[in-house]
Order: sequence, then C-alpha cells, then structure tokens
Amino acid sequence: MSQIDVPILREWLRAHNAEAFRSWLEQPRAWIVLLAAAGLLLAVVTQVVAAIGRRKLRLKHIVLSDETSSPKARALQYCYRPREVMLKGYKQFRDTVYGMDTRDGVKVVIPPSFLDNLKSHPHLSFKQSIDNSIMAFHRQRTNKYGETQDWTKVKVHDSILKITGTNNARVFQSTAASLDDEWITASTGYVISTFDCIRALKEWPPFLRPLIFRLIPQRAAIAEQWRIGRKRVKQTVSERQQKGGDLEDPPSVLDLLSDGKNAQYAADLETQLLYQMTLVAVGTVTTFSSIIQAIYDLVAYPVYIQEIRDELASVPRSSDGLFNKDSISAMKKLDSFIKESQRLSAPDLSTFQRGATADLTLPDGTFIPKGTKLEVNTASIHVDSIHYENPHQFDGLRFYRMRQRPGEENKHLYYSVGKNDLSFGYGRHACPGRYLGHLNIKLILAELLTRYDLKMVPGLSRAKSFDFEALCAPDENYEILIRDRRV
Ligand code: HEM
Repeated sequence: MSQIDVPILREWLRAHNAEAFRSWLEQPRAWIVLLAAAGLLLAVVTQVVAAIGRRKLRLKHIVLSDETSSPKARALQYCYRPREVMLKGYKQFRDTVYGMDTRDGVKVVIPPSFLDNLKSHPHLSFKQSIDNSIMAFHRQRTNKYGETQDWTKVKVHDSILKITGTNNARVFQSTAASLDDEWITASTGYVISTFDCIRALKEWPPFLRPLIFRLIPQRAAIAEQWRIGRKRVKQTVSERQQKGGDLEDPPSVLDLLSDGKNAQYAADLETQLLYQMTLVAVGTVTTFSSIIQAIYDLVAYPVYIQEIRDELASVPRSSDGLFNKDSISAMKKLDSFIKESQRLSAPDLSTFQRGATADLTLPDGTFIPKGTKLEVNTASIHVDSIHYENPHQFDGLRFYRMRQRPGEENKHLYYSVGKNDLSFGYGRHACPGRYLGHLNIKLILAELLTRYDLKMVPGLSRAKSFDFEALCAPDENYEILIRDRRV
C-alpha cells in the first residue's frame, strides 16, 4: 500500500491545506505509525474509563487522623512506633474495620470477629501480602560461652542464631549441610542480610524499590549467600542421587520435596535452592528471635528458672537418656513460658496479613479493592484484658494454669491458634512450621537451662525489643550473665 485513503482525514487535510502532512501520509510507514497511535489512544482511554469506574477503598476510620492530617507523617509514626500506633487504633476502633497509613499505602485492619468468615476466602492471599515487611537489627557474630565457672557476660544473640541455623539445616536439608560451616555462616548471614536489605528498601517509595534494589550494598552479600547455597544444594542433590533415595531418616524437607508427586524436582537444582533459601528466610529468623526473647524473659523473671528446671528433670526420656516426643509434650511449664514470651514479644506485631487478589466485600459491607492489604492487630489483641488477665504483666505459668481447667488440657499450647491467640496467624495460611519451631525452642532452652545458670546483669532491666512496622526484633547487643553448672 503506497497511500492511505481515509475520507475524514482527506477532508480535513483539504480544508487545512496541509501539504506537508499529506505527503508524509503517502509514505508506506505512515500506516503503521497511525495504527500504533490509535492503539495507544485506545489503551489510555480504556485505562482512564476503568480507573473512573473502579470502586475505591473508602474507610471511615484511619488511625492517627485525629492527630495529623498528613498520611506521610502517620506512616512515619507507624514505622518507628508501631506498637503504640496499633494500640491507639485498637482502643478507638477495636470491633470495626479501620485503616493504618504505612509506607506501602493504607493497610486495612480487620477485627478478629471476621476471621472465620475470611479464613479461607479465595481472594485473600498470604503470598500477595508479603511486601518485604521484615527487618532485624544485628550484625556481629562473635560470642561463644563454652565452659565458664565464673559468671561471664555474653551476648546470646549470635550464638542462638547459629544453633538455630544448624538445627534447621538438618531438618531442611541434611546432616552434612548442618555440619557445613560455610553453609551455616551463609544461611544465618542470609537471614540478616535479607532483613537489612528490606529495611534499606523500605526507606524508598514502593515504585522506586525495583530499581533501588539493584543498588543497595546488602545485595552483594545476598548474591554470595545464594552462590554458597547453590553449591551446598548441588552437593546434597548429588549425594541423594548417588544414594538412590532419601538421605535422611527421618527424611529432611529436601527429601520430602524430592519424592512422590515432587519427584520431578529431585534434580531440579534451582527449585531446590529456592525452597531452601525460602525455608531459611521464614523458619530461622522467627525461631531464633523467639528463643532470644524467651532467654531475655528468663533472666528478667528468674523465678521461673528453677521451676522449669525441675520440670525438665521430671519429664520422661528415651532409653538412651535423650528427649523424645513424650518429653517434649511433658514440658508443660516451659510450653506456657515460651507462649507467654511470644504473647508479648512475637516476631510479628500483626498477623493474618493478606493481599486481596480480586475485589471483595468484608462482612460489614466494606468494599476492598484488588491489591489492598489486610491484617489483624495481634499485638493489641494480646494485651487486651478481655482476653488476658493483667495483660501487661509477664506471667510465665499463665497458659499452664489455663490448661489445668477441666476440658482445656489440650488447649492453650504453644502452637495453638485461635482468634485471640494469633502469633502463628489463622486459617489456611496459619504457620505450618510452628510444630518444628516449638521443638527447636524447647530443645535449645532445655539444653541451655540444664547446662548453664543464667541471670541478668545487675542494674539492667528486661531487654528492649526493636519494633519496625509490623516487626519486632530482639536487641542483638543485650548481655546476660552465664555460668557453667557442670564445672
Ligand atoms: C516461632 C517460630 C515461628 C513463628 C512465630 C512463625 C510465624 C508465622 C506467621 C505469623 C505466619 C503467617 C500466618 C498467617 O498469616 O495466617 C507464618 C507463615 C508461615 N510460616 Fe511460620 N513461624 C515460625 C516458624 C516457622 C518455621 C520453623 C517454618 C519452616 C519450617 C515456617 C514456615 C512458614 C511458612 C511456609 C508460612 C506460610 C504459610 C502459607 O503461606 O500458607 N514458620 N509463620
């Protein structure tokens, strides 16, 4: 086609005597340019019409709006004083839906009474809600407490991270992986760099993050940790192939993700690597943070130390003297203690974090557009006197006593979930790793209490936590006094 003959255009050109344009139109590529322009115009018009027609999120209540009219200022307050802001929202709007300004836009906070209705909602996704909302404050990894007859000051933070990483490496991958120092350093380092990276990213507006991500320094550390991870997983996969079956008995998560309907992934290095790095990211930080918080509570409330030790001495053991499943279930006071510690210092201040994958309507009629983030105000629910007597007081045997009530023997366990007991979330995405987390926490604390005396450094008070948006991280620099009981 050498010339386009569009009657309207022809008339317009005649009327305006646009010679230059007419001659341009005679070129063959003019047809393509005009079509592309028309397509672009159509796309823009469609988007504008859709945006005008799209229903927006409209919330009656926004936390802090009575104090400041600036959403940015409100988001900043939530960022650095989340517990306080959340409690304020909870006190004002407890049983209703309300909004909270964050650096990622408005999050919708729903009351626990909606949980049963929403727990399996097809348009609410946990994955969709993950907006890098994790952070931690740690860097050094130096301490060992070894055999020490005298009271010695130690920072337990880094060593507990290493022990948790080692135990998890056995469960997630293999015995060899748990003995591989390079992998333990890389995987525990990954926990730290990922959160540092996320914290650095949060300083930027969401639309710039995909670009900034490439420039932040922690990215190099993460790349190196993935490189070491790839090397480790390659070794594990090939050891498994040589053996011709599961590497471990009981099988590791990698074994389970290589068998049955997962057999197709047995030799898929990148998939197995992704699984391992994800497990480390979700399973190691939460567990080690819970252990550290429990240790800080043990030294802050030493009255429970002997009581838990006595219980540990009385639980059944296997014939070789080791703890087994029955021992773990019999550690009821320890169970209660770690649950109380978690009630007040769980790694997540809000849970049931979900992203709407399509428009939906909440039970009270609130319209939730696709893409909106929802959550439950766990930290405030956990200090509500309606649910917990003297809620701000640490009561290590609170849940132990609750389990003494007839018919409640198997309730209020560390890993139980309920509408007022939300540290592990709720519904179909409630934490599947909580049984493993609880085993790790109990075994590590049992060993620590059996082997060491612990106490608070005189003059100090209970270690502070660092809250940042929905996350609560223990103080990495807090020191406690430790003495070997066996020397
Ligand atoms: C004390 C330790 C832990 C805490 C406090 C914890 C907390 C949580 C929370 C709050 C959620 C979101 C649940 C919801 O919103 O309904 C979650 C999900 C998850 N957790 Fe944990 N977790 C812990 C240990 C672990 C461990 C050890 C693993 C791995 C073995 C793990 C794997 C996961 C996974 C895979 C999900 C996502 C579940 C899904 O998408 O359906 N967690 N965890």
